[in-house]
Amino acid sequence: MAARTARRLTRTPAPGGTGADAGPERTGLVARTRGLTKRFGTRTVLDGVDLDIRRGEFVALLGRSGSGKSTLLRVLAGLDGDATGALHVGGTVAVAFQEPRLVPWKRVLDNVTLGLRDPDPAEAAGRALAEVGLTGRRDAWPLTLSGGEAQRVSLARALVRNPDLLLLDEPFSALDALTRITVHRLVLDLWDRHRPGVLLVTHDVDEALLLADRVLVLDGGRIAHQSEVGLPRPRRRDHPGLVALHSALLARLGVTTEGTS
Ligand SMILES: Nc1ncnc2c1ncn2[C@@H]1O[C@H](COP(=O)(O)OP(=O)(O)OP(=O)(O)O)[C@@H](O)[C@H]1O
Repeated sequence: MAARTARRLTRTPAPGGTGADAGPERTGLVARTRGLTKRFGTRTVLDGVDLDIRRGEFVALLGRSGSGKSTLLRVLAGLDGDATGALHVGGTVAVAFQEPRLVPWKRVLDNVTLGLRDPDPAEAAGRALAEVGLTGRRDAWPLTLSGGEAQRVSLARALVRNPDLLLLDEPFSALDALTRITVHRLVLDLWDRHRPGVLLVTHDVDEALLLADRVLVLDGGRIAHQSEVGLPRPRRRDHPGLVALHSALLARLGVTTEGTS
């Protein structure tokens, strides 16, 4: 498991321990942070975040706008090294963002193989595109894709790296409602087949509850709350257990639903 932090790095115990002292690999963790802190100038955005994500676990991260969700994801992705505390990430990490970030002058297949170290990148990319249902669009230019197709290419690009940790930064928020349902199903299906640890940043409490095993709320620079969603998938929004969790999470986010319907 690689340790990434810039200053004042502390490391979790080396692999090989037991019980509470066990190293991350021994406990199936793909990411662990302890006391992760990130400042922008004098402003502390992350203030001692302790987070564990296990292989095969789907975690959603909620929080008010500006609470630091994307910042945390960027630090985990290694895109922002200027944080302090301890960070251990095991294996390969892949990220998909709200906007698909495809290279417009490269065809779909070449976008998926971009930077890929694989003996046969085209073959691996072809398989990933088949998994997201886009075999027929492999030679298309990004600008000719619909929003949903572009986001599926972005997922294929993440998937082809066979990630141990998949970081999703609001990848569904720009999609229309129907496409979003389709892409939700696709992501659950891909997750079920490949079993990476997933961290999904979202504003959408419903989305978090439909997809995740565990829903976290980031507030005041820390994980202020977490709910386990112990319900089988596919889940229905109107399941009484989800309705109760939904209200509890909205309350944690400072939203009252009284007087609305
Ligand atoms: N590069 C930067 N320089 C200065 N401040 C930044 C930078 N990036 C983020 N911030 C600040 O850090 C805070 C957290 O930003 P972040 O994007 O992580 O929040 P978020 O919870 O993802 O927000 P949203 O839900 O609105 O996307 C915000 O106040 C933001 O203005």
